[in-house]
Amino acid sequence: MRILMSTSNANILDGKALSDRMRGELGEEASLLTKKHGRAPGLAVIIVGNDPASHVYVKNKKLGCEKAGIRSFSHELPADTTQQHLLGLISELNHDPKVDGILVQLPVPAHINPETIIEAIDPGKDVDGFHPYNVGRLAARQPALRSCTPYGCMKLLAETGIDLHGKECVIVGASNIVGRPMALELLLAGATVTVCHRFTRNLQQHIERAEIIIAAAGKRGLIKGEWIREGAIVVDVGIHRIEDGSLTGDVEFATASKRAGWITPVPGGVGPMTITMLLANTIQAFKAHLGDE
Ligand SMILES: NC(=O)C1=CN([C@@H]2O[C@H](COP(=O)(O)OP(=O)(O)OC[C@H]3O[C@@H](n4cnc5c(N)ncnc54)[C@H](OP(=O)(O)O)[C@@H]3O)[C@@H](O)[C@H]2O)C=CC1
Ligand SMILES: Nc1nc(=O)c2c([nH]1)NC[C@@H]1CN(c3ccc(C(=O)N[C@@H](CCC(=O)O)C(=O)O)cc3)C=[N+]21
Ligand SMILES: [Mg+2]
Repeated sequence: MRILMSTSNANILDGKALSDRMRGELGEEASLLTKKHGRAPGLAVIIVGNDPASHVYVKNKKLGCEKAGIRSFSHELPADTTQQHLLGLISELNHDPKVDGILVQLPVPAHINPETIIEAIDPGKDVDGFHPYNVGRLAARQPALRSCTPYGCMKLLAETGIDLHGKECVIVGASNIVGRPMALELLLAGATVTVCHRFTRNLQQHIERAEIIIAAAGKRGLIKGEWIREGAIVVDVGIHRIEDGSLTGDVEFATASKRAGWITPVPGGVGPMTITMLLANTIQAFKAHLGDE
């Protein structure tokens, strides 16, 4: 029995499928709201510099918007754009009534301070959920606009039907955009949360007792399959482009999927959900701006 279980394959937590379903619903909502209010929800996307990977992400976001009936306004700025110029553009967009959401693609060039930029965005238009106001709202158990990647991970966890109360969750990674807001989401949902980072001693020991693992260290294959507790839920946020051009995550998928109860693939797991939650946040911000809630 034991052997049977340990050789069985995990259920795939399919972010692409959930994403397609949710985007269909969001598109219907956007279309109804557009008829009712005489304008479509609008998302402004700012990209500074010419990092090819960033341009691919931004293209996917714009495509996602179009398909869901959200207007997108793109601002492609040269790598030598000054911080002052960028702040000027954000101020304009903060006051533009056609714009419900503002996203500044990260990373920005080194001469621009990302914290200063994020803080300049009107928190009501901060559809990334990165502004300290929105992070604080989540910390205080009154979420407003929530960070897209952790929010998407919560939607994926809900798909498993599992009750999160009291679950032993281990997050690997403590960045402002993934690990930290993920910890706040899980805490809000009633889980017991451990956050591992660069100074964590014995990562393996933490992983081995986790019922839910969120891998977001940005280190390819950091989480070994043999560490996974039998039946655990594994959500892999990491994205790495490997030698043959394909994508892989922070978890050793082949071995982990033999032990996990559920596991997200890379690609087709968390990535598509991040964009879906951006669309959801833009519609949420639109409704708030129109007083339609
Ligand atoms: N699928 C999606 O939608 C998204 C995917 N990503 C991907 O997720 C990954 C993480 O992104 P992001 O949070 O921005 O990355 P960061 O590099 O900003 O943060 C990584 C975090 O992991 C910690 N860390 C690094 N090495 C280890 C280690 N060996 N053991 C434990 N902790 C470690 C770091 O610790 P410390 O703080 O001490 O430095 C840091 O807290 C990347 O692969 C990125 O490409 C990111 C955003 C969205
Ligand atoms: N202001 C800002 N907001 C972000 O949300 C943001 C950012 N900056 N900077 C970069 C990271 C990364 N990120 C991803 C989004 C979608 C996929 C995604 O759709 N991935 C697909 C694969 C896409 C491909 O084939 O390249 C998948 O995993 O299936 C991945 C990564 C958002 N980020
Ligand atoms: Mg980062």
